[in-house]
Amino acid sequence: MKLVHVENYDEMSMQAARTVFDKITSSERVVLGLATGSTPEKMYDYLVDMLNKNKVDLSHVYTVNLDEYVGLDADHPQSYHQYMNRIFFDRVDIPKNHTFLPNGAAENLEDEVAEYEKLIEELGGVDLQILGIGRNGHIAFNEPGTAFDSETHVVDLTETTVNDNARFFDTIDEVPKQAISMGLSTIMNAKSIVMMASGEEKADAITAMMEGEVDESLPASILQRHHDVTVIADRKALREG
Ligand SMILES: O=P(O)(O)OC[C@H]1O[C@](O)(CO)[C@@H](O)[C@@H]1O
Repeated sequence: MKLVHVENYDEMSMQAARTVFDKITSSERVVLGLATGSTPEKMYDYLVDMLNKNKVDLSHVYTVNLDEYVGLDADHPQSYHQYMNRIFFDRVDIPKNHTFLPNGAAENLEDEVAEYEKLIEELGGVDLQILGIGRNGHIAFNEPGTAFDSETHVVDLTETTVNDNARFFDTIDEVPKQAISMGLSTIMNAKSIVMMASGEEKADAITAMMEGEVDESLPASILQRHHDVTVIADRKALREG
């Protein structure tokens, strides 16, 4: 794993945006794997600015998101569909039919996860995957104990994750208890991966991911087996004071 040390959240966001921008502008066709959560918010702001200022044509860009809550339809304000529209898709000119997220409101979830996995394959796989990390070492919604060979699947969220996500909902009862998530093998199939981490609450997970054993109890540790992972982490996430 390549580690890029940055000062703070702002610098992490700028560096990650620059990496995505470079990938978009140097490719004839590109499939981006996109993440939600608090971590990438400012990265999207920088990326939107860079793309718009440089009037970059985005007709060659395709996106697939990591996950979506089960039970929220695409226009629910807390759905990841809406997050992505608000933070990224509505602000740039990626063709709407090039952007994909799992359908958390699908009637048949088993069909939905299989179709999502197939869609990624049909797009030719992810060229650059953006990731954040949960305090318990989860990536996407792959909680501790998820099989390393998992494909896109339905996940029961842990109490930690439900509590972490409660800040986005009015009451804890409204927080979905399940999600559809790309699996760990789906993520590992990406050609390159950029992981972002900011803040001391991520420090234990980042240390274990980079230095600990590769074990299903810490899903992100699988990234040690990927040949092209860049971790962009700030001083607090690296416990550098
Ligand atoms: O970036 P945050 O909000 O700290 O979340 C960390 C991780 O948790 C998730 O939001 C899922 O709970 C991931 O998508 C994200 O990478």
